[in-house]
Amino acid sequence: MNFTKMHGLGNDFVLVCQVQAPSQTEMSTLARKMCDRHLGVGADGLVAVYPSASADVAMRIFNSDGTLAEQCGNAMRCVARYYYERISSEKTEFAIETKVGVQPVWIIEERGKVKQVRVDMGKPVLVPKQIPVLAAGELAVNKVIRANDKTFRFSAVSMGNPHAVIEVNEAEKFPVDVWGPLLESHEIFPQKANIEFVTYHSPQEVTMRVWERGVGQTMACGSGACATVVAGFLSGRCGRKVLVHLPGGDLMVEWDEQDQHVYMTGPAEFVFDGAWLS
Ligand SMILES: N[C@H](CCC[C@H](N)C(=O)O)C(=O)O
Repeated sequence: MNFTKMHGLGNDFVLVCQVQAPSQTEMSTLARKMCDRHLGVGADGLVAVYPSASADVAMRIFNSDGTLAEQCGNAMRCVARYYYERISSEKTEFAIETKVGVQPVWIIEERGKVKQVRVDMGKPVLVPKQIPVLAAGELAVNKVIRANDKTFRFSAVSMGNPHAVIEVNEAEKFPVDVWGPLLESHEIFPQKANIEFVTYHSPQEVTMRVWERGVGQTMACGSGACATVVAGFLSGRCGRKVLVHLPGGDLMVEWDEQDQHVYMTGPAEFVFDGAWLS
């Protein structure tokens, strides 16, 4: 089986192109095998790309632990570039069907080469029960969570997948590998959660590290960057258009006031093509 390795700011994926929607069981097993960084190709996730009845192309994202995720911003940009360069370059604006809906994407070229991809990540989900998070009130903003006798304040947002955004003093130095796994599986997150540790520098700039549900610490998280801006705006810590600094690079995120959609813009890179022999 042929595959293509791609990444979005170091959040890396194996893309497999299929003729129809994949079997979740098969893809879950394949994800664990192919994502293994010693016995497989090595990646944060496996992405199935296949024809769609409701959009130009469909994708499903499986974390490296085999779990199916609802949304993946960095993989969306990779699928968009893959579709544009390997399947059809007729349009620079098209749509990708994901588990949570049909999402428009825009290819941004400079001197005839794909430079960035813009993705409509949809409206954030803020109602605690729908995120889901066990929290009282209409919004899960500035809530308290305790782990190993340490208390954190967090805001929970879903971009289709659940996120908990935690403000810390120096995100660059925060021990993500210590607190990430404890918080990812905390009982107040019935479906677990992606955990973002953030430092807001100004209304237009934030630094973010992430412990991803079903993966671990990654170099970038697109949906997490979107959740970080939404949570920051709701808690008065940033504006609606924010440059998000991640270990793997920068994303521009905007929570549009008119349509309430979150737009994310960033790069997507091809790394290599391969043949899976296992
Ligand atoms: N681990 C995530 C899926 C990948 C999200 C991330 N890679 C992104 O770019 O949005 C989850 O289980 O919700």
